[in-house]
Amino acid sequence: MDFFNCISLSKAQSLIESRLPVTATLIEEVLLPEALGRVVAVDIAAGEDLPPFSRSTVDGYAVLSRDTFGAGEGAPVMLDIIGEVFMGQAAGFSVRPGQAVIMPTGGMLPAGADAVVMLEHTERSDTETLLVLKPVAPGENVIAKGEDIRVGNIVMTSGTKLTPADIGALAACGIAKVKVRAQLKAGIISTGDEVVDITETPVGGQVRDINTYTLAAMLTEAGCKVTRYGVVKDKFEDLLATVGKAASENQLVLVSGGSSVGARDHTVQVIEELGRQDIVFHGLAVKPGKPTIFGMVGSVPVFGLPGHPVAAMTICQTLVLPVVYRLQGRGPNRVNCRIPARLTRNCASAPGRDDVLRVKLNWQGGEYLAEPVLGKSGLISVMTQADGVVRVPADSSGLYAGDIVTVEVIREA
Ligand SMILES: Nc1nc2c(c(=O)[nH]1)N[C@H]1C(S)=C(S)[C@@H](COP(=O)(O)OP(=O)(O)OC[C@H]3O[C@@H](n4cnc5c(N)ncnc54)[C@H](O)[C@@H]3O)O[C@H]1N2
Ligand code: MOO
Repeated sequence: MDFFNCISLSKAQSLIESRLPVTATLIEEVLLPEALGRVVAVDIAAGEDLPPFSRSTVDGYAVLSRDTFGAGEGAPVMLDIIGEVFMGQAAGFSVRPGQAVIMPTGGMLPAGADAVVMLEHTERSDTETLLVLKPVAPGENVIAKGEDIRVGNIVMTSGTKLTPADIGALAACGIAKVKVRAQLKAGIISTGDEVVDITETPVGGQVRDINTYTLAAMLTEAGCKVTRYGVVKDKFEDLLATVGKAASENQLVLVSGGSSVGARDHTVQVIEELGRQDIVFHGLAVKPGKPTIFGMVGSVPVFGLPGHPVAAMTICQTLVLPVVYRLQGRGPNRVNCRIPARLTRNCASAPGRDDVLRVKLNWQGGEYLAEPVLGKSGLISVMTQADGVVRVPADSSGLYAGDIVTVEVIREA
């Protein structure tokens, strides 16, 4: 007998999607230094070419490249030095055939010149005469006007979560304020008579609260504004009050523990009462994560995540983070990085159920080896050892040692 009416992962994903609000979070404007990790709310176009003028990438001499063709150590090309370009100033003259101009790195290329000869490829026969010892091609040692970013082009597309490089590109374009999505507010609740706060010393059958902290860290990393509601004991009225408060204060609520079918697993009843029977599913054909609950309290999605720390993190990554991305106006299928790796041992899997395996990656013999991290779903060390996960779809009966698998990387190197 099975206590759950388990549905497939893909069915769960489409049911969740069908219940989410259509619109993403509100738009707000933040100063550029505060925009790191925030999600761009509208496409941002460049108001000018970058760079706004052609500039030298080396110290040397601005020339007409065709003047230098055929130049060599034994046959230097002689050019007249007609002036010097200074940093941050426009060159007030043009370069004509047979002429050269002293250039600093980053200086504005004078009109007429199309390349810069590096200092070390020149000599001076006197103060006004340059000997070019090596030819330059058109455009050599020059960043052309607009080569970096063209005026009118989209510098940052809506939905981009800003990285340090993105912040640099916006700085270069003079964008001091950015329209971003308001941070998604997420509330996290742990339940269980045995679960105590991390500041307490567990006695008897007690354990410290892990899930509040792993889930809060995952959602914070994904850009949410997280409120921790602590540990609620296995008492229906207390859980009802806390979930009700969290749903009124947030746009997403996670409850860990109490999702199974023990006598005191109240999460389903709480969502039913607060959401007027709005349980969308209870039970997933996924390992780990079978007792997962999803329901709505008004317009707020509420997940009941399994208490085992590995299962809570796995379902957070598989089902909750896509909800976060979607409500932030980003695409749902964001994975840091997927890499091919060779599995080191057989991994059986029951057909009809998606399995999520944790693996450790080792670089060996020019390829990644994916070593399954074995261990029960209640062990947090299983997660700290894992570099990534491998998904075994429901129609597979398992994977064999030597198979090339796709690893979703979950840990930065
Ligand atoms: N008869 C059955 N029993 C169980 C089944 C089943 O199908 N039939 N499913 C198992 C699976 S799979 C999981 S996962 C767990 C999920 O149970 P709950 O979500 O109801 O969670 P609890 O019973 O409250 O706790 C399970 C386990 O996790 C520990 N826990 C809970 N919260 C935390 C926390 N915040 N930090 C650290 N550890 C936590 C808790 O102490 C338990 O050890 O049910 C199986 N049972
Ligand atoms: O969700 Mo449970 O962790 O499969 O044991």
